[in-house]
Amino acid sequence: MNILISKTSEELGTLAGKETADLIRQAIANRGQANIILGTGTSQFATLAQLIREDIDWSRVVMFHLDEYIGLPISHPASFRKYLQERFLDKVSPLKASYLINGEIDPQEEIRHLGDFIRLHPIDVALVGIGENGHLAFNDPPADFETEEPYLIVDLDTACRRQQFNEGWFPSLEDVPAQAISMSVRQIMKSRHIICSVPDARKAQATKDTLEQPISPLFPASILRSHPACSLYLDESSASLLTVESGQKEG
Ligand SMILES: N[C@@H]1[C@@H](O)[C@H](O)[C@@H](COP(=O)(O)O)O[C@@H]1O
Repeated sequence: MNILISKTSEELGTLAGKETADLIRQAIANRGQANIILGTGTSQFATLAQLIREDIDWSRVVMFHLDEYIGLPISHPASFRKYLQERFLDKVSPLKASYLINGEIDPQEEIRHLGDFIRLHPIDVALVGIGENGHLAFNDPPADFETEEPYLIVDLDTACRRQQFNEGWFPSLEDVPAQAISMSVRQIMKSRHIICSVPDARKAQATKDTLEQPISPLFPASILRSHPACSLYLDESSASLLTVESGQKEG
């Protein structure tokens, strides 16, 4: 794992977005196409803002979507489909294909349908974040590290739902959906490269757990340490609780 600590969340996003763009251009140069996974949330604001500024032939890019609430309409401010539509798809030229998760239809049907497509698309680069509770996508602890299914229907724990409420996406905790469709941990780990953006002091404990606790379903993002090509982008706030050793870990 390559750990990069920036001074600010803007700098973090600029660096993460640039590395992502380089990896996308490399995949297009090598194979004529890049398959990517995009995450959402506050953590991806600056990374996506940089990515949409990059010179990329988007007609050669296929996009998959990391996670979405079940039952939330696309018109809701917290909809991750709306987020990716407005912050990414509307800002770049048309992609070869984009597979947004629709949480408004039968979730079993939707995960089967999306699973069939992603199995045909080896992923070049995945953009992910880490939740305050250490989750990866919507795989709250204890996360399923074993299933081979690409997408799962998951229950959201209270810590996860409280984070979404505290971030201002919902008017009350009760309004945060109790279930979501999430890409599985194994599917994320199959990506050739993973770019993990984790800004903010709110993530300091989760960042410390990710790097310093044993790799275990209790700390879902800790599994990123076993990925052969994962870059973890931190800012000084999210890195503030790290021991010197873990903040400098490489490889
Ligand atoms: N489920 C999403 C993830 O895709 C995201 O990476 C993570 C971090 O959240 P945020 O970026 O809003 O802090 O949790 C969100 O709720």
